[in-house]
This record gives sequence, C-alpha cells and structure tokens, in this order.
Amino acid sequence: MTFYPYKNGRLHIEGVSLDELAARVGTPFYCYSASAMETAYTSFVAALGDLPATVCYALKANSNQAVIKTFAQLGAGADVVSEGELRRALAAGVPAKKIVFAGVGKQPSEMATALDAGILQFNVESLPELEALSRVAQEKGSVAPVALRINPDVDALTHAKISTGKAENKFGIDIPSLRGFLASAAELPGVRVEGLAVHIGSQVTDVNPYRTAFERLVALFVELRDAGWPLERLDMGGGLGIAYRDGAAPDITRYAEIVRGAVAGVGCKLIFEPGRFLTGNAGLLVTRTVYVKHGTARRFVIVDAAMNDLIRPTLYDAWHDILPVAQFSPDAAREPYDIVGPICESSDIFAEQRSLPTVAPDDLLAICSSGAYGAVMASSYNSRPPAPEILVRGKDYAVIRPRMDYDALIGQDRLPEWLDDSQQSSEPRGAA
Ligand SMILES: Cc1ncc(COP(=O)(O)O)c(C=O)c1O
Ligand SMILES: N[C@@H](CCCC[NH3+])C(=O)O
Repeated sequence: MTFYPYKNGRLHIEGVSLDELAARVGTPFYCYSASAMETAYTSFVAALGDLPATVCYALKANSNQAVIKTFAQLGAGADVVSEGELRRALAAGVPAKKIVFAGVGKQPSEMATALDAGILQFNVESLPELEALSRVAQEKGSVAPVALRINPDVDALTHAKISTGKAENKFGIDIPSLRGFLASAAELPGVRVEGLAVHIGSQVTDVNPYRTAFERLVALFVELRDAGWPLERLDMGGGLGIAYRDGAAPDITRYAEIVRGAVAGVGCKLIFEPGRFLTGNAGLLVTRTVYVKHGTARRFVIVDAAMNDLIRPTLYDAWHDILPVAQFSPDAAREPYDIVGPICESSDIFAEQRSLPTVAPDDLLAICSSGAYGAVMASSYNSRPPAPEILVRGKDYAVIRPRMDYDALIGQDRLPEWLDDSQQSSEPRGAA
C-alpha cells in the first residue's frame, strides 16, 4: 500500500494533493500520513504477537502533540529523554504508568517532575545518576522504580554518530561494572531496581546485533534475578531502522523472532522504544524550487527548504529519496542535480548528483522519509522560521504546527536596558 500515490499527475499524501497543502501553508512544509503511522504501529505490535509488551513510542523521533496522540490512542506509551518530552507525553494523554525516562543526564528537577507524575521507570545509566535519583525520591518520601541500562559492547552496524551500544559510547553501564553497581544500589533507600534495559543505536538495519545484545541482557537478567534481585521488566530499547532507499528495510518478523528467542522461558514483562520505525516513512518535507543554477562543475537545484529544516543529510550524509510532485514517466530524460538549500554553508545540501527528471523553477519536490528526526531537529539558523507541519488522514488534513511568523521569531529576543531605545531616559548616563 502506498501512502504517497500520484493521482491526476500529481503526488498526493493519502487523499490530499501536495499542491493543495502548498497552497494552504506555503513551502517548505512537513506533512505526515496518519495511516502510515498507524500501519507501522500495528505491524510492530502484530510482529510481537503474544509477547507481554508495552510499546513506548520514542518521542525524540517526532514529538508533535498530534503525532504522540495518534500513538497514544492506539495504546502506546512513551519513551522520553527530558522534562520537555515528559510534559509533551502527558499533555498528549499518555498514561504516566506507560512512560519510561531515558538519557544519561537527567537533572534532579526533571527527576522530581517524573516522580510526581508517577512514571513506570527511570532508565538509569550511571552511579551518580542513581544516587541523585535516590536523593530526590527520598526527599519526597518515595521510592523510584529503576531499570539499569547496560552497555552490551555490541556494534549496531549503523552510522557511528547514532551508535550507542559500544563500550566507547557514553551510554549505559558496562557489564563488568554491573554487579558492583548493584551492591551500591542496594544501599540507596530511594531507588528500587526492577529491570534492565539496553539500546544499541538507531537506524539498525541488520538485526543480528540485536541477537547478541539481547542475549547478553537476558543472561544478566536471569543471573541477577536468580541471585535474589526482584527484577520484573526488560526494556529492549528501540533503533529498528527503515528503508531510506530500496532494499534496506530490516525485517520486523526476524526482529521479533530474535526477541522471542532471547526471552524464551524468562517470564518477564517487555518494553520496546521504537521511534523512527513508527514515523520515519510517514513523513515528507515538501519544498519548492527557487532557481536552477548551471555551474561549470554541477547543476544546482536551489530549493526553499534547508538544513535548518532537515539536518540529516548534513549531519550523517543521510540519503533521502526525492520525488518530483509532477508525475513523470519512467523513461523521462534525467539529469544529475545537487539539491541544495539557501543557507550560507556548503553543507546545506539534501542530495548530491541526484538523477532526476528535468527540474524547473517553481517545481515542487518531496523529500521522503522525513517523518523522524526531521521537524524535531529543526532550528531557525539564518533566521529562517522552521517549516510548519501538517497531519493528513484520508482526505482530511490539519495544520498541526503553523509556521512561526517573523515577529514571533524576532520577538524571542530581549534587549538589555542599555540598548533598548524605548526604556532609555533622555538624561545621559552618569548625569548628576
Ligand atoms: C534510549 C533510546 N530509546 C529509543 C530510541 C529510539 O530510537 P529509534 O528512533 O532509532 O527507534 C533512542 C534513539 O536512538 C534511544 O536513545
Ligand atoms: N538523529 C538521528 C537519530 C538519533 C537517535 C537518538 N537516539 C537521526 O536522524 O538519524
């Protein structure tokens, strides 16, 4: 099933033409297919079958309220990494008892907010963090539920910048340190270790590293539980990748088989934290061609979206398919183009030497697979208001984040008194 059909010669998202959306909000804009998200979620849940699992959507992939609520209504919990994400999850109606709080740098104030909310668990990654959590909980007269995130020292075979399970990464507790760690945890009155967690990285397309990581996780779980620790839950993390281009999609069924094999006979509750898998291929960034520039070495398509809107190609040399909104014949003549934004950096580039049917000024292009780590990583660099977001469902659509206007953008700044003309007295400074 495609969520992005060409109809009447123009690209649509579900039943809505991208031209109509462009006319409504201008370009560039993000649009998401609610059906694509729902389908990804239900296929993830279906693959897990009868495993006793809670799927905690990783908000960092796309934390728009409408997106979170779409998953919450399907029964999802949330994986959050900051107080901001925690508040977003609660605001979208995710029950606190389905929220896990991950991340290496939780601050006491964030811990306090999460404790007050009554979340399911804190995924703790270091002894100082555990001590801080214990102090915060003790002050409140409560006990914080904890899962210890281990670092399994497994190569997730993904981009180095999004790999999290190797010993040299900042994440998790090294397995050899875990027993000593638990001895310290036993002395802390404000925490109760109820589970173990792992997360080896993002955009994982070869599922084999999961097997190694899960086997190490489960072996520890069983050993510690046998030693008397009252462990109840295993958090298997997220990271399952998507196809950014043909053929690179991981097999969700094989992933689930690996999980099933690893936890067979263990008898504990499971948590999963998928992000990109649920939203990545549900989104497009739609942009308009401003100019086509013929250089001596390259032909540049200069579009009105930029690295401030979607930074993945700049940051990770990531590939995103680019589709012309005007339907084209498979035999159409093609040319190699560099698709670039207007920002004053040579790294402001979406695709290099991309073979596309002839592109002309004003043409709309859709940058695919932009539903995860797109809008959430946007900035206003070069004083560009970040692109608005639209959620589409069938023939309906709604603007779920409007474009920020320039007054709001500039209005974020404050002038110090000595620069503020409206506050300066007519008396010269220091006058008697
Ligand atoms: C702890 C944790 N859980 C879940 C995720 C979600 O990852 P992904 O979007 O790759 O599924 C991440 C990010 O990689 C993460 O750091
Ligand atoms: N920002 C990364 C994913 C990071 C995942 C964070 N745990 C990306 O765009 O691929």
